[in-house]
This record gives sequence, C-alpha cells and structure tokens, in this order.
Amino acid sequence: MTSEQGGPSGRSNRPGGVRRRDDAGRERNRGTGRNRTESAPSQRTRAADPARLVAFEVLRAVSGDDAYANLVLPARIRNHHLDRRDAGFATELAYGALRGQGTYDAILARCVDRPLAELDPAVLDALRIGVHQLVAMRVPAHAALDQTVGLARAVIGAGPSALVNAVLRKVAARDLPAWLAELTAGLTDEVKIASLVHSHPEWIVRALRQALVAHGRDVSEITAVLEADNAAPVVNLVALPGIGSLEEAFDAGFTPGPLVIDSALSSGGDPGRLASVRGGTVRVQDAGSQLVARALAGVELKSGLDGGEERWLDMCAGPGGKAALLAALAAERGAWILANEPSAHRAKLVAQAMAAVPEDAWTVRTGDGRDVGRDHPASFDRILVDAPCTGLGALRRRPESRWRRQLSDVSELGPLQRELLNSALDAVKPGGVVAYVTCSPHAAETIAVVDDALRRRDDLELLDAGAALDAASLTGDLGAGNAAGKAAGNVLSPLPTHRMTAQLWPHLHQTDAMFLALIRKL
Ligand SMILES: C[S@@+](CC[C@H](N)C(=O)[O-])C[C@H]1O[C@@H](n2cnc3c(N)ncnc32)[C@H](O)[C@@H]1O
Repeated sequence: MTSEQGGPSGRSNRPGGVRRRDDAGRERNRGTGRNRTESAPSQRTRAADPARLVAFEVLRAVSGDDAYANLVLPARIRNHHLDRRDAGFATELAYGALRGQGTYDAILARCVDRPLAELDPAVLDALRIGVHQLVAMRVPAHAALDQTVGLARAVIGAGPSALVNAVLRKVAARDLPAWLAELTAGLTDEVKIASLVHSHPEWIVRALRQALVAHGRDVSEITAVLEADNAAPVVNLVALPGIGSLEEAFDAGFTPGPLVIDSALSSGGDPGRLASVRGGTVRVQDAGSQLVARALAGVELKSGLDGGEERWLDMCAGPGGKAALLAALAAERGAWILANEPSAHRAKLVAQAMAAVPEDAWTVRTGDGRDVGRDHPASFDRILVDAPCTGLGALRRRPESRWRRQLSDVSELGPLQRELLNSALDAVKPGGVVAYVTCSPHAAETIAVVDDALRRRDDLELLDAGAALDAASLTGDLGAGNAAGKAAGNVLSPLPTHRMTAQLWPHLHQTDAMFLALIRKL
C-alpha cells in the first residue's frame, strides 16, 4: 500500500519529482522518467530527505554533543515539520542506527580502507544511517544508497558523499545474515559472537548473562534478552488512579495493558497528542515501573499502629514517574508522600509530574537522599528507593546508552546505592517497608546491595517481592520472583535471600528489567 504524503515533507526534494513513502518507509519517485540507479552519483538526489536528515541530526547530536536521542528526536521532528509517517521513519532510522551501531561499525570496518576513528564523525554517522537502511529496513537498496549519498552531499559535501557512495555499495553487496556470518566466522567465544550479532558491548553481554544466572534464570535466555533490547518498545500509559481516565486513549487506538490495572499500550503514535497526557492525568510509564510502585503501595504494614495518616517517601524521585503514581495512590487512601530529589531541575519535573494530584497529598524536597535517614529517623511507613543505576534494564528505551555506559559505572554507583538504601532503612518506621528498585538487573546493583544491608543490620526482614508483584498485577502469575527461576531448575543461584527478591525482564514480561526487593524493618 502506498499513500501520498501531505505537508512539507511530502514535497519533492528533487526538481520534477514527488517523493512518496509507503508504510514500510519505501519511497517511490515519479515524474523524472529516469532510472536513478543508472545515474551517476553527481546527478542523483541533491537535497536531503527530511526524515533522513532528522535521523542524521539526531545521530550527530548524540555522538557530537552527548545528547539523549529521546530528547533530541521530538524537537527535530517538529523543526522539520515531519508528518506522522515520516516521523515514524525517522524514529526507526535514528533509533535503529544507534542500537545497531556495534554491528554496523563492524561491517563498515570491513568496507573502509582506514580505521573508522579516522573518518570525519559526520561521515561515519551518515554511513551508519545508510547501513541500517540497507541491512535492517525494508528500504530498496537503490533508495537507501541514493538518499544517503544525497544527504551526505547536502550536509557534508561532495567529496565525502563519494566516499559514502563507494562504501555503501560494498555494504549493499551482502544482506545481514551474510554479513553476520562473515563477521563471526572462526569465532568461538559466545560473548564476542553475541556482541557482534546483537550489537551490545561485550561487557554488557557478560553482565546480562551473569544477571540471568544471579536471578535464577537460564543463561540460554541471553539471546532473547538481547533481542528484546533491540526491539522498539511499546508505549505504556497509566491513568493516575482516582484522577485520570483511559477512555480517550482507547478511542485513539490504545489497548488495555495486560499486566497492570489502569494501564494502556500502543505500538506506535505520539501519546503527546492525547489531551489527558498533556493534562498530566494520564502519564507515559513503563508497566514494570507501575508494577513496582503498586507492589510497594499494596504491601501489608506493621507500622502505623498509631492510627494516623500513612507517611510515604520517594527518596530518588526525579523526574517523577513513580512519584506521581504513588502520590495518586496515597491521595486515594488519605496518605501523604514526600518526594525527594537532589537536582533542582529534576525536582521541578517531579512537582510538574504530581501537579494533577491534590496538593495536600504530596510535598517535594530538594536534597540528598543520604541525609533523609539522619534528618527524619523512623518517620515513614513506605519508602521507595528507585536508586540511580546503570539502566542496563532499559536499553531498549535509550538506544545510545549501551555505548555510553562503562563497566566502571557499576562499581562507581555501588557506594551511593548502599548509602541511599541505608538512609531509607534509618528513615522507615519499625514495621514499615522499604522498596529497593533499580532499572538494572546487574547483580552488583541489585542483590549485592540488598545482601550488604541484610549483613550489616539485624533489624531487617526480606518480604516476598515476587508475590507482591503478582498481587499488584492483573495476571497474578508474573513469575518474576527469583524463587521461580530456582524452581525452573537453575541450581547455581539464587541464594536463599535472593529468592525473596524479584526481577522483571523485557523478554518475559515486555517491561523494563526492573529489580525489586521489599525490606521490612523489625
Ligand atoms: C532511577 S532515577 C529515579 C526515577 C524516578 N523514580 C521515576 O520513576 O521517574 C534516580 C534518581 O535519583 C536521583 N539521585 C541521584 N543522586 C541522589 C541522591 N544522592 N539522593 C537522592 N536521589 C539521588 C537522580 O537525580 C535521579 O533523578
């Protein structure tokens, strides 16, 4: 099926031609009466296709200015007035080229006569965009070549565009399976092979393999984990309980979320077009985040025997996703929540996120969570520590982060994670519960941190986080408790304490890989 595009991006970038893109991003040219694959490079596309230009600008901002793709992309789409279909094409191209960078650079290294580091970074970004179209998108090779060469000519120059043309022609000589066979020929190291085939740094492949075992799963699941990281994630919505409604989202094509109440999901489209999302009563939030927040809210307390209102704390609240859901849940049952965040800018985002919730239900504190235990000892019934972490469980949402993160980040974050958890354990009332959460399954950021707390203190008891997630879910059988893996026959792990913690996985639950431990103070 093809359809004519309206708006500025539907106009031809070439004299005499009208550019059309179908659902798969294929383009058809009409009106020039010339077979463009036969024309010389210098006579081909002279201006950049806006969708490809947007993808290129995103890659340049990410590699040149350390920008975040998910923040840059929407602004560039707006600047270039892309319609919905072009925006989808640009998103797939930018995110795909960023996710696939490891594999694509390995392919390019075989097609360029010098080390890639010696290329102009802009040329390298144009090449990555070209490779993604050639090996991973349903774009005809001639369109991928012509348009990428045209882009390079328009934004970098005629000389570099000739290099781009020559290199991409070599890339186009093989399809992806043939390239992968060539790249991995003679290799026996499973980590190296997975790193090349699934475009993850080797240290992350190693860490995710270890994380599977540490959380009681089988290491053979690594392929599914890496594939899930490379798939475009669905958009999840949450209607703030007692405040928001999903009716408008359902009318717009979202479907009810299967995992958690008051949620919806969609595989495409911009949720920002919904008035309920713009008004903040419905929010974009991964189902895993919703589940861990609801699990904490649902757990039975042995504190609060004084009969007063429950006091909750979100110790690391920015930018406020879980704080907003927790605040709405707190408001429903007459509780109050303090949302703490050290960064003033992010603290403002937290207040904005909670703005739809009655304001007597919440307060924002701008400060270091490590001080809260000292400043407010034994003061809270429920505390969320959504600790700063490597984010290795959310790689599908942050396409560039796998290339930015380093092994050293894991050990650098460890002391902060431990201090925050310890501060929360000081701040919680006896009988109250602390949820320690990360969007990373890395054993050093999850069970090792919880183990240390349990070793250092004798006033703690671990609750069954898997059961709490099940109770918070619609299905009741998530199988996220780490005991589930043990039952599945993995004899290496987990240790007895680990069996009480829980780990969600993108390949199993279609959520971010959130870790949850629920710790009660005795
Ligand atoms: C994983 S994010 C939290 C995400 C948030 N809960 C949400 O759902 O939107 C971790 C947050 O911890 C904050 N943070 C960093 N150092 C901190 C500290 N010393 N005390 C408290 N929070 C800290 C970061 O600024 C960041 O906003």
